Amino acid sequence: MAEQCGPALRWDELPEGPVLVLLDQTRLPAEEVELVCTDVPALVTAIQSLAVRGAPLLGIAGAYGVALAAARGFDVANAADRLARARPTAVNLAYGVRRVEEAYRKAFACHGGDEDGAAAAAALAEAKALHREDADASERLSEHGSVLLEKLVPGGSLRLLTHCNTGVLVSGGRGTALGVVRAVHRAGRLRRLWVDETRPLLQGARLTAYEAAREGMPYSVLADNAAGALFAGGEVDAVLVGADRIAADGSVANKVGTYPLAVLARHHGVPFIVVAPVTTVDLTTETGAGIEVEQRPGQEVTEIPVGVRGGSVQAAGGGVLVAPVGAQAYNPAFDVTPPDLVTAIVTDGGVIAPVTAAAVAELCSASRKGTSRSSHGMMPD
Ligand SMILES: CSC[C@@H](O)[C@@H](O)C(=O)COP(=O)(O)O
Repeated sequence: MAEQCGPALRWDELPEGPVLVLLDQTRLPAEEVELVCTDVPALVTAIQSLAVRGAPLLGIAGAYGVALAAARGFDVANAADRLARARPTAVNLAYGVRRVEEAYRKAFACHGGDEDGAAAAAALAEAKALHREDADASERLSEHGSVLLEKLVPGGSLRLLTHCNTGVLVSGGRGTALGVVRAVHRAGRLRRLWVDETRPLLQGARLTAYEAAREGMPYSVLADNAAGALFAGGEVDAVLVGADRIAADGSVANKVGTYPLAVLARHHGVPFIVVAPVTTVDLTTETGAGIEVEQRPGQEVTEIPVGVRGGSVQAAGGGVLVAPVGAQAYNPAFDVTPPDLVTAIVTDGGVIAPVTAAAVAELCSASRKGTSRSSHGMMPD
């Protein structure tokens, strides 16, 4: 069983009541500062400001948020609705929230209320279970992903390109795409990790580089628009990214800037691999067109988000203006990559390749029955 608590978030029982403690990701890499949430509005603000972020971690945070509301005697249904709506694209957020809300409701009905705190305890137990499951899932992602890479790019050391941040900062365990990179590195096969800076909020430059440095990986940060030159120079062996929502047809919503990488990878004949737990697959959304893409404040684009502390991110409106006053901006947080550009989707239940609606459905159904790793062309043995 993987270690339950990564550095990104923990539940704490203080004398004055339970709290959810977050590592404030807006302050990294300049400072490691903890943010203590005692109520749901504080957690919603942390989610929307990206103090806590990344699909799996949003699910865990949402789950604990419902448990926090229950433990502190707030209106659980209202808290769950506010949390589930805090960010629309990452499906894990609503998944974690609704799962714990359901556990609370069942226990509440069973005990005829929550006088004895049994429903709140059930909510917390469910949140902890989800946290553990994510850690375990991330172990399997790392295993399946590194075996797949060995098949796709056999022998020698690898130059891997990644976008956004998908490591221990977004997970109960090792993370998704960056967890695979870490496994490759620990196996002595990582020649270089190319880290897209990931404008506008610099999750790559600030967070992935922070994790890569701590792991002793050979890495270089690049401006997002330098990726084309890297591919043209033959410097990329594979692209590894995470996902915020995968539709039933295999379309992948991930941090904006992912889709252009998939196009580049296809043009240059480089594998484009998505790494995500099965919980990120949303079979109720049929195609990529049905995925709601979060639109964020324009100031995140018209301002350089590097604050006076250096390396940290200010809330929108707190950075250095780099466009004319009043400039309009286009700032989608995510884009959607169509399935035909994705070489493989690595999940904790096995690998989907080629990516088709039938293969996605088959893997999800096998995962639910606990019989995955059975049928696709590139499944690890
Ligand atoms: C395992 S993380 C996968 C995605 O959540 C990640 O790539 C991403 O897009 C995160 O976006 P963010 O806006 O920083 O929450």
